[in-house]
Amino acid sequence: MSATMRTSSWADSADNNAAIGSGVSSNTNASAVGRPVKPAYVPPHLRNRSMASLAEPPSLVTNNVNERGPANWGGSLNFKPDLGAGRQGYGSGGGFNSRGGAGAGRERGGRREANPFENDEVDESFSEQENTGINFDAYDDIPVETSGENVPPPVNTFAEIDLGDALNQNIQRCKYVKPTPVQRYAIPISLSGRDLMACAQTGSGKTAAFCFPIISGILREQYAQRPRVARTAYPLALILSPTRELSCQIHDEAKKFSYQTGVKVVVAYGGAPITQQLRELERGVDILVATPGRLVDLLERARVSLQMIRYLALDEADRMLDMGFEPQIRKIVEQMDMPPPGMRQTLLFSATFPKEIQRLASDFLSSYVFLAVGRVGSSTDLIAQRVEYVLDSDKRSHLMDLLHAQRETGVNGKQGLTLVFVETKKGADALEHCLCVNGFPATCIHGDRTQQEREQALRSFKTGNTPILVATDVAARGLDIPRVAHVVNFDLPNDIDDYVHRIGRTGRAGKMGLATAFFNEGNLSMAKPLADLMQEANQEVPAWLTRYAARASYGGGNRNKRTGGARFGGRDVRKESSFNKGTDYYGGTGGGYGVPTSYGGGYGQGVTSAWD
Ligand SMILES: Nc1ncnc2c1ncn2[C@@H]1O[C@H](COP(=O)(O)OP(=O)(O)OP(=O)(O)O)[C@@H](O)[C@H]1O
Repeated sequence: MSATMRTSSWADSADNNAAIGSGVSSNTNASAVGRPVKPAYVPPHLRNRSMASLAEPPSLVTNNVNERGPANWGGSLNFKPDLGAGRQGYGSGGGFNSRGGAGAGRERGGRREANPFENDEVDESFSEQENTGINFDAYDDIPVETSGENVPPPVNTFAEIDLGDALNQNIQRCKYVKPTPVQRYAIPISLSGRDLMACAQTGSGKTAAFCFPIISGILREQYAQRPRVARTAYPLALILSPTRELSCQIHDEAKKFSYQTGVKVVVAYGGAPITQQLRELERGVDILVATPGRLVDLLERARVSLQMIRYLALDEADRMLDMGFEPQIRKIVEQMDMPPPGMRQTLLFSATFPKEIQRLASDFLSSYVFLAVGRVGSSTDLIAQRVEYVLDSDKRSHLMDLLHAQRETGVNGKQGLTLVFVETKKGADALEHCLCVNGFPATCIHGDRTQQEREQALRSFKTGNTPILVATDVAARGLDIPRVAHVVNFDLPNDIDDYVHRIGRTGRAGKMGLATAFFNEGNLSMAKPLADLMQEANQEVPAWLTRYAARASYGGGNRNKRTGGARFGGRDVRKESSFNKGTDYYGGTGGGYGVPTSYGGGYGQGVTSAWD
């Protein structure tokens, strides 16, 4: 019996409230002017009139930063290294530890724990899009595949999982009514102690999917007294992410989920003063959220030890294991004092997982479950994708035409936020400047800006003070900004996975979004993967793009080449006969990519597949 699960898509039936029409034709020559000097941009309806009426960009405002209180760890007891097969089933171990003795809401020294829900922004004009507005009834239709030994079954509600009262209360405070598809599967798998490699579409709730089991596990388990070495912190869980902003976001989320549980979450990332982070670590830490560079620094200074790590989560795991980060990750995971696979639980999450990265990742895992929710590496159907042929020389005026049209279609005088991706840091600065002088309030984020500038830019964007953010790929992954209604790929990336993550900044948590890409001859290598991806997501592919796709060279070794090219962007690499020195992990059941195969057996058998 195949364990294929198919019901109606949460994407399909999500409300259509945020769909935006640019109302701009793809006429690439509109307002094109010769270099080197371009006249100031004039929106279509004001052309031939004075510029005096164009809006000034509003000034930036600074936001309050949440005060972070001291630690509340009064941890004790025995460390259980027997993860995996020998580990007790969840729910049978009984009871949650009460932690620290400081009492809910209090931290050591009697200080009240800051309420992380206090500053939750409620924007009336967008309230219908908030968490409660998500149509969860359609969730069941999403294709899901699990593979590995004895995969625990999914749940349908949070009530079916014993996460503990305190965590359940925080789930309610977050207004999460039902688990998202990735949470339905990933949480029971993680709670059973299994290692996990999970792929699920952007904006589908992966953060909670790895945070809930970690927090719940820390609350439930009894741990050995952590070593008392002056000025060295011994976290129980480590969550690594590739960017500073994403680490901060995960930290903020984890603080909400662990509010009044006594579980202490600390963040460490580069570009910010290390002294404050050291002070926080000295006050105690259960869950450390970090970027790799800053963590290596802390490890080398012996201010953090990984000896007690029980849970390791890599968010954006494929990015963390690609060429840029792999050496640092190997150092952290394999060359310091972290317990090896099998002695810790390892959770890898991303929306994309290229085969070669899956192979690397298997070094960090022990008898893991592979979980694919939705089409792996695909974009979600919630995002309306458009591609327009725009010459480089026309890109600025074309972008401003789009932005202008968007202004006209704002809801209650408010428009959604627009995120514009460019290739280079210089390009980001230049485009931001150009937009500002032309009356479009914009800010920018890239690696050459100071951390303070980056954080201020993000705040200003989130609050809508500057509703346009020009960004390099530093903002491509993970950032969850609810009101992003439009992502523009001003410069297309060279890798289709990067495109998937970039456009995934809109169309999140069941909301609709729009993504527009500017394509020209410089993007030939993207023609085929882009056309394939759009087709897969039921988007209209322009005839001219199909022609480019047919022409484009699409040779071997190209990361953009998606094996099989059919419905799913990738699957458990262990199913490939080349894995494990030519041994077919699943006994040669065949069924290549894109060919749905029933692997036989429901839960509890060697392989479960929820495909159809
Ligand atoms: N069960 C739930 N019910 C309602 N909203 C949820 C639920 N789980 C998560 N969310 C919300 O969905 C949004 C997206 O979640 P999250 O940032 O974890 O997505 P993600 O899958 O990690 O995306 P990405 O791949 O871009 O990193 C967040 O605003 C989060 O608060």
